[in-house]
Amino acid sequence: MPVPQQSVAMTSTRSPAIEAKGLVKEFRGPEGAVRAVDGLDLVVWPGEVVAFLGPNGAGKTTTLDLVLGLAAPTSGTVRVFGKKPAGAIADGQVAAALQDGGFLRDITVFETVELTAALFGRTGSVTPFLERAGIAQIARRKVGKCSGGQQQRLRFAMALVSEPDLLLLDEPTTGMDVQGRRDFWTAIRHDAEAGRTVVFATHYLQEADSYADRIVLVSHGRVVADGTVAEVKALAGSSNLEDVFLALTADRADGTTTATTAEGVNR
Ligand SMILES: Nc1ncnc2c1ncn2[C@@H]1O[C@H](COP(=O)(O)OP(=O)(O)OP(=O)(O)O)[C@@H](O)[C@H]1O
Repeated sequence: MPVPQQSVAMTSTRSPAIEAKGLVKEFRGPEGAVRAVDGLDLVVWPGEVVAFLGPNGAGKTTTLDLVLGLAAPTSGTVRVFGKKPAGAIADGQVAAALQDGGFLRDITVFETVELTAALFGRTGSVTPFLERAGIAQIARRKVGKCSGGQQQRLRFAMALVSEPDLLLLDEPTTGMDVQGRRDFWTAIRHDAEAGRTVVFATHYLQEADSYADRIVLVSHGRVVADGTVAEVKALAGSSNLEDVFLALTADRADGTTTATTAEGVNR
């Protein structure tokens, strides 16, 4: 679910959109402590479109949760436009479309987006947001009757409604068909050109290759490569992002990953 907020205008700021320093998040469970995020450093500047990549369990979702203030760090700090996450959210600068965002299944697509707009204090028609997300034609359909890809588009529309400065997207195109993905990325690039910052976690490397200004590759809760697509490819000496991904996230016998010492591209 997008994070409730008040402001609808994009604001400009000199602060980084995201600044994480030494971010650590540990979970305690029956198998002992799990260090999901392990000293992560990251700076994202306004207007960047950043792909957040990494194997299953690398810590991508946990990091996004920390940026949104949905979880508190065990140690380290995270600032969003120079503020604590809760402050940036209260100021209406952040929205998110998360994997596990719940829906009210018995109301329509249109009502869902209208309800979201009302939560954000927005007035006016929500139809443009439905159109941008490619779901205007199913506006009267009950959410519970929507396919997985249609629900993904609905999550996107709900995040767009608040006109955030920073949009965080966790695997946003999972389940979308080819046209849906293309529409989605057209909308994202359009927003980025208008100054919006977008950070998206994905397993679709082709999308990172085609649409991201920058790739941040994480493994075991740490950034193992950070740079433009070309820089990250050069680091692993391959033009194939899948090969690069596998090379940079391969586990070594000492439990680290291949690129942890590759300072050349790590920012
Ligand atoms: N609430 C929790 N309690 C215990 N462990 C957790 C919790 N949330 C996440 N983890 C663990 O933290 C690690 C990182 O999980 P996270 O969901 O951030 O990874 P991810 O990179 O988003 O993975 P995926 O690509 O599979 O979505 C995993 O080992 C996961 O099992």
